[in-house]
Amino acid sequence: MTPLDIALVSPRIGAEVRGLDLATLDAGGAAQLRAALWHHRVLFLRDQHLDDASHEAAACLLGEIAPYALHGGGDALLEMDAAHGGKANVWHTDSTFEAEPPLIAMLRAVVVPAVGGDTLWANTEAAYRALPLPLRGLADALTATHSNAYDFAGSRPGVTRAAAERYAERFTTAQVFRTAHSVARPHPATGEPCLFLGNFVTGIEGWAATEASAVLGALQAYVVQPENTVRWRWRAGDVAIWDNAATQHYALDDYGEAPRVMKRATIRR
Ligand SMILES: O=C(O)CCC(=O)C(=O)O
Ligand SMILES: [Fe+2]
Repeated sequence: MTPLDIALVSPRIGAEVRGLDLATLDAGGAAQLRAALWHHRVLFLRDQHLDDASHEAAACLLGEIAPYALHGGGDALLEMDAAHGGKANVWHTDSTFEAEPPLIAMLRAVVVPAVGGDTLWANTEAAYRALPLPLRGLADALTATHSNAYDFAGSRPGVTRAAAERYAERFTTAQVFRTAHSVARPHPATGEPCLFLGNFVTGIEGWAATEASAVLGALQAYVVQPENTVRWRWRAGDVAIWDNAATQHYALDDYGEAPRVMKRATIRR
């Protein structure tokens, strides 16, 4: 099998895979992508122009599809439409409120603004390794609580109440999850400890809210250090595949009312 043609996008996280057509992906190619993912944490593929069927088929080859938990287990693909509150401009790991959060996500750009609307990813495994030893010991000892009762839209400035309510309804009414995960969580595929935090964290087990928020903020600062991130300038048709166990991401909201539509498949394991 020919090796993947991979070019780093930034030194610590992110690589572009060239010359691969996801519409004709096979099991061997999917295994190569998974292996590359545990190294680079997010892979970018230009000009794929998948439709829903080919997106879902490629995701199925990467692993076991996880229908979005908050949609009652229906659709394999989640649409994120900026016009309907689908703006994820907070640092988060997807669905950490689930007992087994998805391991991989595969996002395709359907409509993107002419300028703006980039997405950032941060390497939470590198962030763990960068912690000074005393902080690492603290992370090793802590368990964080996660819940979807906290919604994206409601927490952002400049979002109309109606848009926030629409989004909150979609996001929280299906079921409220409350889950606890180790702050230093072993990666399900590689075993490496990763800082497992993000916007769905509601606190630290056994700690008061104010103390928890100070410590969580100190740990999160290592995650989002600029050197620890990569930024992708989308073109319609691009696909990003990320290791959801070892990354956080943030979709920039800097494009006003311009349309932006993304679709995501999530893979449980
Ligand atoms: O819109 C984006 O770029 C990312 C949205 C997001 O958070 C996701 O698809 O999980
Ligand atoms: Fe996300």
